Amino acid sequence: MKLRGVELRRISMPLVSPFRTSFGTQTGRDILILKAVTDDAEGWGECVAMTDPLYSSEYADSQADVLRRFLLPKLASAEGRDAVARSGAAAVAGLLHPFKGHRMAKAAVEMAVLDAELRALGRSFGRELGAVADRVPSGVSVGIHDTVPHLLEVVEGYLDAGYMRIKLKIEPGWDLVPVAAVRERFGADVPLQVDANTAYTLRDARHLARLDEFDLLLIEQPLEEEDVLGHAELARRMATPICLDESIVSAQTAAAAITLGACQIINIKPGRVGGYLEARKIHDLAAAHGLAVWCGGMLETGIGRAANVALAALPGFTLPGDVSASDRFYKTDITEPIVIEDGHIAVPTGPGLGVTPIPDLLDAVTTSTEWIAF
Ligand SMILES: CC(=O)N[C@@H](Cc1ccc2ccccc2c1)C(=O)O
Ligand SMILES: [Mg+2]
Repeated sequence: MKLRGVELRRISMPLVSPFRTSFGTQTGRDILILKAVTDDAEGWGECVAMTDPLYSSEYADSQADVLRRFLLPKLASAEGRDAVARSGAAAVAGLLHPFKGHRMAKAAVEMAVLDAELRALGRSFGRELGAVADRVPSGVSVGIHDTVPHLLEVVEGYLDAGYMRIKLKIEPGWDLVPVAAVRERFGADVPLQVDANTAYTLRDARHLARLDEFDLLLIEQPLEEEDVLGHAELARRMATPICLDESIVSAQTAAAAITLGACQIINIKPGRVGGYLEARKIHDLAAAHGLAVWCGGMLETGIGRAANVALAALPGFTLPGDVSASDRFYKTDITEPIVIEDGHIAVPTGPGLGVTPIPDLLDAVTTSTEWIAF
């Protein structure tokens, strides 16, 4: 496969409603979209970095910069062109390994190269990754709200839309009360979990253990990203399974966290771990240890969303993911909208991602484009 160049495009999309988490409130999404142009096909990649480094150290401008100055020139080099010609997307992670971190940028470019390669082969992401289902159950992530009644209204709307699992964002001062209210209103059978996005410390262990009475599926990333030992200690002090998100940045860190007892479940996000191929490795590792995994979300457009749905169809993804329909976050997506039907989302079957940006819709949200020729 001969890479001719990559287009870097920034798009700006308003959210249908403010999305508040323990690290801030988002009202819009500023997204870096990549288009890899090869002799045989074009491939699309989505960088999940936020505008500000509040979820991880990456932020959109930093990922555009590291792509422009380091990652793309490496792929454009004689070594890079030769390796990609020989091995396609499988060569990308190894070529980029010398550059530390910036996994969201690496994930985006590997995804674009993989999409081009698969479109040329007429093979879907699902088939390539090992999907075993043609639809996946969809969960939904619910932000922090200003009042409990408002939260309950929003949760009711998602349950009516058919979502199979509710995830509540929590932070100190907004945890036991909203969880109790949702249980009280919607009953004990609704699959329910919480996500703290690192907002607590081990000093909150006794308080967090009070969540055990609500029979939650899991508590996601209660402590800060690097506090692996803290999560292992917390796991010994509460019954609710610990799920890690921000802490798991590779198969290697997943192996360490599992062995240390820091997590019993993993939220897999391809952008966070450096790509869909690394994501599959983490899936395989977790399965070998008997751990359930599920697919997390980063408010992706239909491009990243389609790829995530394909990943979520792998056998070890036994818990509903934050895959959600396009309209959970966006009034208008840049692709055909991803929709929820009977609580599930269909795995795209077309070549590559199986979805393609609609030019007029993409142009309407584009704030800049830049062509990097190889
Ligand atoms: C669906 C969900 O809860 N995602 C992240 C948090 C998150 C929240 C807000 C975001 C805004 C812009 C980009 C990424 C974002 C990720 C999580 O699981 O921890
Ligand atoms: Mg999370």
